Amino acid sequence: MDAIVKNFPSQTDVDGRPSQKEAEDAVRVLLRWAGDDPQREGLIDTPTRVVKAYKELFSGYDLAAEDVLGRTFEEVAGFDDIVLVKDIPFHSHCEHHMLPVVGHAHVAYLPEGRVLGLSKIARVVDIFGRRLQTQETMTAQIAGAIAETLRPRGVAVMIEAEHMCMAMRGVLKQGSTTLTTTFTGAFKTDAAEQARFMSMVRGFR
Ligand SMILES: Nc1nc2c(ncn2[C@@H]2O[C@H](COP(=O)(O)OP(=O)(O)OP(=O)(O)O)[C@@H](O)[C@H]2O)c(=O)[nH]1
Ligand SMILES: [Zn+2]
Repeated sequence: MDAIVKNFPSQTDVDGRPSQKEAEDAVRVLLRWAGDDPQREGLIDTPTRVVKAYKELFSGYDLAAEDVLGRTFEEVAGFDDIVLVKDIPFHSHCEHHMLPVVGHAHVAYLPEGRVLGLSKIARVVDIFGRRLQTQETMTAQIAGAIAETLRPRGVAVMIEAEHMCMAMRGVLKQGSTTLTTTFTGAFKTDAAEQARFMSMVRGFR
């Protein structure tokens, strides 16, 4: 439970989450509101499936990035240059419409003695992705979690994503991409390091 409180200062920790039955009832209300009959054969199991899917899609609320980032390695022969994991695919949901956000994250850091297991970087992207988000918040959260736990010389995060709330409804702009970046440490203060990150992300496609 500690892990949740650290990364998710939410009402649910205070008030307790609704039960599975309450969540399924809420889906039945939405089905009726949309104009369908939750009792018809094709929809009878849908509330259970939706709640199960939500459990998976929003599983990031029950995980703490610092638990994942705690495992580091020091034996890297003095390696202290950029480590970049790029094109990490992710799915999230925008906090305004609860519609999917689909994209890729590029995450780099400049080690200071210690390095992370590469898979842990992708795990952190998933932890923050599997919550209701804005792209800006998610970008800053990934950078902040790595900066605080690993204390490297710098962190750079770029996210490129398409927001279904802009594609499937509202302004209806399919295919538009939103880019966000967060830089800390040397990536923020040193234009050359920032440029190197950009060219590594863009350069070898
Ligand atoms: N900055 C930011 N905005 C987002 C993100 N995801 C969705 N939005 C925007 O959130 C805004 C919400 O605007 P509102 O006017 O309150 O809601 P709306 O009437 O549904 O807006 P429209 O999408 O323009 O129809 C919209 O402009 C969305 O495009 C995000 O990750 N970051
Ligand atoms: Zn939205």
